[in-house]
Amino acid sequence: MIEVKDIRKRYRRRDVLNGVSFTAAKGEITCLIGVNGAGKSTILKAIMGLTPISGGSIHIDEQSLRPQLYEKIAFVPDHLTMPSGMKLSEAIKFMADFYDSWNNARARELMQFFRLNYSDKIGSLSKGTAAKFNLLLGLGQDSDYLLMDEPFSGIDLFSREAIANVFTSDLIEGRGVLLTTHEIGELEHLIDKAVLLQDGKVSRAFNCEEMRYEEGKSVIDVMREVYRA
Ligand SMILES: Nc1ncnc2c1ncn2[C@@H]1O[C@H](COP(=O)(O)OP(=O)(O)OP(=O)(O)O)[C@@H](O)[C@H]1O
Repeated sequence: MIEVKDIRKRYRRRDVLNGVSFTAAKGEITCLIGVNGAGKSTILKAIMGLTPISGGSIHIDEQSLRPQLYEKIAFVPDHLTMPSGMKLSEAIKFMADFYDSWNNARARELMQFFRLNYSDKIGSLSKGTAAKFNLLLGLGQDSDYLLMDEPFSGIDLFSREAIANVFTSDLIEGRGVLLTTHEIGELEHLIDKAVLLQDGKVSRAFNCEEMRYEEGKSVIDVMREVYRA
């Protein structure tokens, strides 16, 4: 389980996170929801140790963050970070060389699943195709947890559907997924737990199915209550 407890983050005298606490369990898809600038990416970066936090703690499977733990977590940032002149085949080779946890068979499966071409260059990919390849670079790692920053941002309906299919496939099964979004869209029926951020804090965190059965509300209904209040 990823346990984020009371984390705080200050950027240039501005408090962005004011004591954020939530958990993301293995085998579940947890979605961090918040308007632009709410601090979603900052939380993912803090979990990945890419930005220091000003207070609070983060534990993965009850252990505090340290470099070895990152073999357990794959991070899919909101854009592809590979050089534009690299071919997809070269980027895959780079990942295989760099990560002990790289799973070539799964990468091949995903290349087919997303209908990607090994000989294409990173710089020539459309936004949606780049998003699929970015996801492949995360899913290609045999990690227990997968963190994804806005995997659907700016992507057309068909590419979004292809990416959404990954969430219901055995490519995800058993892993803990933590993703961010500012619009829930077709993610609504895929996620297990929603964590709504507001004013640097968690305003609501709930199991989506329980919310539907017990209060008859969808994630969007709760978002309306929180963000329109
Ligand atoms: N390196 C930085 N230096 C200064 N301020 C920053 C830095 N990174 C982020 N911020 C600020 O922190 C706040 C939270 O940013 P963050 O990117 O975490 O939000 P977000 O919820 O992911 O937003 P979006 O939905 O637009 O991606 C924003 O106001 C942003 O301007």
